[in-house]
Amino acid sequence: MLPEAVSRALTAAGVGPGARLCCALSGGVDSLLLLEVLHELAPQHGYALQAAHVHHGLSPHADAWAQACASRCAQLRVSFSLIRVEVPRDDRAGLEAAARRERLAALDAIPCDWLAFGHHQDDQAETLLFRLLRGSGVRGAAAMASFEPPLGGRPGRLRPLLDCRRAGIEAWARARGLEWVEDESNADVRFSRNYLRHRVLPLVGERFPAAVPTLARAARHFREASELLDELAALDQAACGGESLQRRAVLALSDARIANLLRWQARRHGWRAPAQARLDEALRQLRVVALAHPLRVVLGDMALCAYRDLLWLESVGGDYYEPRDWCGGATLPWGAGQVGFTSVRGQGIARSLLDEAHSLRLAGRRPGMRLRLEAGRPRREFKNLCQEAGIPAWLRDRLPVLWVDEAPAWVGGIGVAAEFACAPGHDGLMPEWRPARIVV
Ligand SMILES: Nc1ncnc2c1ncn2[C@@H]1O[C@H](COP(=O)(O)OP(=O)(O)OP(=O)(O)O)[C@@H](O)[C@H]1O
Repeated sequence: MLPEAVSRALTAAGVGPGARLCCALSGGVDSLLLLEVLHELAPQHGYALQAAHVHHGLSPHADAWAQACASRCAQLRVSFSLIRVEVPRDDRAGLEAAARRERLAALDAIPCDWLAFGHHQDDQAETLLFRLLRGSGVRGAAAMASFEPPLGGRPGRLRPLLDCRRAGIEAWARARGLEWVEDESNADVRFSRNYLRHRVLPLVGERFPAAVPTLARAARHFREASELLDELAALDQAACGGESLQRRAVLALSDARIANLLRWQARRHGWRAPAQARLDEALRQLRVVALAHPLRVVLGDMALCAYRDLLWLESVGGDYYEPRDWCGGATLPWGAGQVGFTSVRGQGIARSLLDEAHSLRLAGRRPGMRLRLEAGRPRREFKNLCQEAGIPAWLRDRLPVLWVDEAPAWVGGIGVAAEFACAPGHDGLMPEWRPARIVV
């Protein structure tokens, strides 16, 4: 029974008393029926229900859809929001994808804990088939999750009808006398999704009557496999030394595991997954160059970088290397990474000199910067020091420098200036540059 299925889905997601739940209403039968059931189940589960419709202004029927949503909410006394969005007509992603993107962004901004969508099992089967036909990997083949917990301030997503068939939803809606609006574009078989829905799946269903639930089951298997791959990536990252990876440890992994780890890291950074061919090429280069050789391979939005014993991903746009005052904290952000500061004895920068200084600032190099690494030796040009240290040109502008009263005391990847060096037995501070840091 449909309400029981929805109730089970809510319980599985952990939607409890006091939760703020917003039903994303398109005006179509799925989400209007979902609203009915959620409204019915609210006293039992104890959540506060609201609903929202996004008006894209694209269809001549857009006002009718908004009206259908508003009036049903008024009848049920469910609080309703109408959100208008501007969809750029010439978006590179295409009109449909741009509309979905704007819609989701608008819905994500609603102050609530959960957004509930009307996706059902037939949508799931179509999604899986569509993605497989586009060569998707395991992650894409996992299709839609029945719920995605709230993440980083964004509401969670619920799809309580994901185990229900479209026909069952329509029959239920008819039996209840519900009125809904048909989206005329859903019948247009020029769109691939509609082609699968109206032509392919009915044909497949003639020979395989359980095709839709079976495909949905396959999607669940893929989801499980994809979760295992994520777990493997997390384990591999930990075993390779954390977010900035130890190059030697990474190279001991198989190509498939490195690719899995890098894709997982890219996703956590919020970058698009790199194309397979580019990733293959990057891994090939990583394996052929000598272990200490610097490397930077661009992979779409990001670059795979290796320098000395570290390996990391960074955004190609270039992270913003903002100068910052150091006030004694354990870390300071630096581009996509950070600089850590550890108290030591007899090494690093002399603590007494830092305590006396008026200004301590982490910033980039300055033109004409010179550094003396050994006492009694002349100051050397930054470029020469970099060449000697094997620091490639692409990395030089990003090296963090700790400026003590306008003098360079430490340069990431190079070392501590002799005049700031800590004497044996004295308190010192050891800065450490960690090139990549993932903010989830
Ligand atoms: N204009 C809208 N305003 C609010 N919610 C919407 C709107 N359009 C769709 N939804 C929500 O999204 C669900 C899925 O609708 P639809 O399949 O049209 O969207 P989609 O995001 O294109 O889906 P898919 O990801 O399957 O392509 C609906 O049941 C509804 O909950």
